[in-house]
Amino acid sequence: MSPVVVTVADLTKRYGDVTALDGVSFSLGENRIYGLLGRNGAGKTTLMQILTAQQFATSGEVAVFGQHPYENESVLSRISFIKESQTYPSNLRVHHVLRAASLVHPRWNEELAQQLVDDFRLPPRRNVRKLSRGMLSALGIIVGLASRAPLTFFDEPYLGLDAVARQIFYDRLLADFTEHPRTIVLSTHLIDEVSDLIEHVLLIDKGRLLLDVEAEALRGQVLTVAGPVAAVDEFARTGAELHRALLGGTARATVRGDFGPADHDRARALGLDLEASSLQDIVVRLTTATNGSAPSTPGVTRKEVLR
Ligand SMILES: Nc1ncnc2c1ncn2[C@@H]1O[C@H](COP(=O)(O)OP(=O)(O)OP(=O)(O)O)[C@@H](O)[C@H]1O
Repeated sequence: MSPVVVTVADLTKRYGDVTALDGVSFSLGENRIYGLLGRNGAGKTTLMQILTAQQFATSGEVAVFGQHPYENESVLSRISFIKESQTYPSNLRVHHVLRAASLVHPRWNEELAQQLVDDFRLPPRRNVRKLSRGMLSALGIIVGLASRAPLTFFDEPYLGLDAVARQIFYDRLLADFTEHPRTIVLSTHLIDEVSDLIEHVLLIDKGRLLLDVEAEALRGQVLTVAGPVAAVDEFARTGAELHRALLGGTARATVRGDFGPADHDRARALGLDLEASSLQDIVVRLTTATNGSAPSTPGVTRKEVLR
């Protein structure tokens, strides 16, 4: 792995009797794009708040650039955190917000900021109170990208952003990341839209880390097979079945396993249609399989699903 930027060890956060994070451990490498995924209430925002010193952990250890982030200017000056519903003092105009951001982010790039203002068609002199919901999100995205912070968090930054603007965000993020690599953590529910951007997946469910895996490796690990029920049964025995749909005498199953080319050949020999599951499918299947109930196939334990 590239040099480590963030280390999280056995991190737990409780709000009263709600356990938002439950013994989470992982690390983030330098110059990579991470997808922080999970259902509503999974604990994603809480995790980002702790890493950016906006919340205290209940227990566990966090190191950002090798140090504790709390009241640590040398760490915090290297972080940009763009939240879902960013609020600004109501007397500010767009250009004031950008100016303020340029003062707190040492690597701020004004040229990029102005380019993005044009791309998103933001009126620089408009008061932030009078921006539309999508414009407000665009302003956050501009701050997040133009700050070029070595560690940048985007927490569901799209509220109200239309499809064109979201595509601009993805395109500009990738282009700027390529020229100026940094560590980016993107938390989003629009998984299909970002699946090509994400290099590494962190999936949280009910405060627990369910996946910490390279996106490419994950794609090969989860297959969807369709065909006669008996053939699907036979193939499914080689992995952990996450989901099954039945239609007449045929079945369609999502199976997780350590699959290689020989397994693909075997599926075809069984007369099965075979496709790699999308990242969104994988996330949906994994987080519904652990919904407190057993997965859809009898005999497949929760432990096997998590394997
Ligand atoms: N300040 C708080 N006080 C009490 N409970 C909280 C607080 N903040 C978060 N929680 C709870 O902690 C859990 C995790 O919330 P969190 O906001 O981290 O989830 P999330 O994964 O970001 O969700 P979403 O995708 O909906 O934004 C939820 O059950 C939430 O209700």
